[in-house]
Amino acid sequence: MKIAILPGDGIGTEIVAEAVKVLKVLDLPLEMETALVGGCAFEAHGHPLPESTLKLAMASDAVLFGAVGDWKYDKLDRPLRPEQAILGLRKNMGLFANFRPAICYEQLVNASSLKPELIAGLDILIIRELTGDIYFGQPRGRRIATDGHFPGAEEAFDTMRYSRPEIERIAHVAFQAAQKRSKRVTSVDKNNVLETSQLWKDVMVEIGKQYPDVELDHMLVDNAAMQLVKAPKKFDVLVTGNMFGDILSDEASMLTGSIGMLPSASLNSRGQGLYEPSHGSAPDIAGKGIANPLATILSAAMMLRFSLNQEAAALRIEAAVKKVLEQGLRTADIYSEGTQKVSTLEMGNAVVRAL
Ligand SMILES: NC(=O)C1=CN([C@@H]2O[C@H](COP(=O)(O)OP(=O)(O)OC[C@H]3O[C@@H](n4cnc5c(N)ncnc54)[C@H](O)[C@@H]3O)[C@@H](O)[C@H]2O)C=CC1
Ligand SMILES: CC(C)CC(=O)C(=O)O
Ligand SMILES: [Mg+2]
Repeated sequence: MKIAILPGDGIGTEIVAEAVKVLKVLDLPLEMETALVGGCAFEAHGHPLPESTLKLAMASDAVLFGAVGDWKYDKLDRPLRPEQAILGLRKNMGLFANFRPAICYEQLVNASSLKPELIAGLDILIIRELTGDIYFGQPRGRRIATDGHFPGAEEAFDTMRYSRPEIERIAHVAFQAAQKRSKRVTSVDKNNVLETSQLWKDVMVEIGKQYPDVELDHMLVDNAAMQLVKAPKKFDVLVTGNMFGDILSDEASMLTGSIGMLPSASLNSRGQGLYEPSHGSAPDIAGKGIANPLATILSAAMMLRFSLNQEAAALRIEAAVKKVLEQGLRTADIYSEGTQKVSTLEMGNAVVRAL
């Protein structure tokens, strides 16, 4: 089983190191090869996603990814910015289905900024379409406006775009995921304003007819943002487009206690996957040894489950994470009074010991 290890920038290197440590003690025939991606790849090779890194990722059974980006690259031309590396990997590998499970571990109920009764027992699955929408739609750019409110002024534009087959395939993913859970899907869009969202909703309804055992409801994205903090447990599977899913999943991360707890799996139609925490490279805490590695460790568990067919090993990692939380060990982001604050490295070591 060949795994491409792409730590990236900022806390990416720190958290991936802990996940690799965890994978190594599992006693599985894993062949791991590391490569540069993001800002560090730009520094070394002049491109955030070097040909060799993309080749390695494409030839692997799975990719374990940290995060890319740093404010210092914000002035680079867009194609050279670190974030293009993760977008390029998603596009080139066809990783259209992004699973972001938001689970509130019992021990972290008090770590969230929300009231304990709102989040205790929370287990929702956000399914985000990952290769379409405004992040990839063409045309985009800057120009001088010839119409609109300010003709003659500089303007910028992006294109929000979804095709029927793109929506159909993510709909099937969502309904099939719901069949394995509580058989409820909430499709989130903005059909009261956007054409893409109207097509999204129409296709969800059509595909839903093929899954009569699954209950489908719809919610506008602004309301969904509100309901996620008002009554998050009313959701089970939430399916939405690329940009809405990006935003709502960061919001949902706080239901679990911290963004450092939210893993993700991005899958293509061949079962190949890229696994990464839902957060970014956190330049504000990079190099301090305080980042929470659990989202990345839990992403490694998802990798074993979804791409490498190692359910038992995935369950072992998830149980080990639960155990270290039971032991009262916390990185700074999930610390609360009466628990023991540990570093990134100590948290990784504790998971290894628990295994
Ligand atoms: N997939 C990727 O590689 C992603 C990259 N980014 C990039 O990351 C950079 C920083 O973006 P931000 O908006 O600050 O988002 P971010 O997710 O990196 O950080 C947001 C906040 O959460 C905290 N945080 C994030 N992960 C944490 C962890 N594991 N443990 C403890 N605290 C954690 C950070 O310290 C920060 O205060 C940007 O360059 C952005 O483009 C952002 C999101 C995803
Ligand atoms: C570069 C961004 C699209 C990454 C991000 O924010 C995400 O995937 O959550
Ligand atoms: Mg995001």
